[in-house]
Amino acid sequence: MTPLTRVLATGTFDILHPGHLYFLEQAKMLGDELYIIISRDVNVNHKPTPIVPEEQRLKMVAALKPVDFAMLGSLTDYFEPIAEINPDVIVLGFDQNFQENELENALNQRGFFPKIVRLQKIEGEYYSSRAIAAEIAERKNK
Ligand SMILES: Cc1cc2nc3c(=O)[nH]c(=O)nc-3n(C[C@H](O)[C@H](O)[C@H](O)COP(=O)(O)O)c2cc1C
Ligand SMILES: Nc1ncnc2c1ncn2[C@@H]1O[C@H](COP(=O)(O)OP(=O)(O)OP(=O)(O)O)[C@@H](O)[C@H]1O
Repeated sequence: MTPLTRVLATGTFDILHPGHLYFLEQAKMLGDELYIIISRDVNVNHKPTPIVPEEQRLKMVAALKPVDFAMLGSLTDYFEPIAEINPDVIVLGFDQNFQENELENALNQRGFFPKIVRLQKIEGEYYSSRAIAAEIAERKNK
């Protein structure tokens, strides 16, 4: 029997939109099982703190069709969930701030050899959590 290909995607997934769905659908097409690591609230330092708490972000992402398994990430060690999942493929979103070669080297040093795949962006009105939040704030002031 051929082993199943495990794909891992990560992200904050604060306010869900069709860009997230497209990201997850692209990821799922690269293998058989799609695993998701949800960023912990305290680790989201590259943009405003998520509006939706981590447990709720996890619940919503876990319910999406392409997703087979979703879990909260580690608070301290990003390689801990990777050891648990042991992915064959790790996807990076179009704007995820990781260099493919740096991530690959860091993984290789720890004994993990997944393929790293950078995914595409889909354009659409408010296909961004921050754009939705900004529009809500804007309308409140009108
Ligand atoms: C391979 C990998 C593993 C990650 N593991 C964790 C983790 O265990 N805990 C966590 O809080 N964030 C983790 N992250 C970070 C994010 O989930 C997320 O990709 C990053 O914060 C960028 O978020 P964005 O979706 O806002 O672009 C990981 C990212 C990558 C690429
Ligand atoms: N329009 C989109 N097209 C393709 N992928 C997307 C799109 N929007 C988000 N993603 C991907 O979904 C993953 C999780 O996204 P994230 O939680 O950062 O949402 P976001 O809408 O990009 O947030 P923000 O607007 O705060 O930057 C990331 O890897 C990101 O690249």
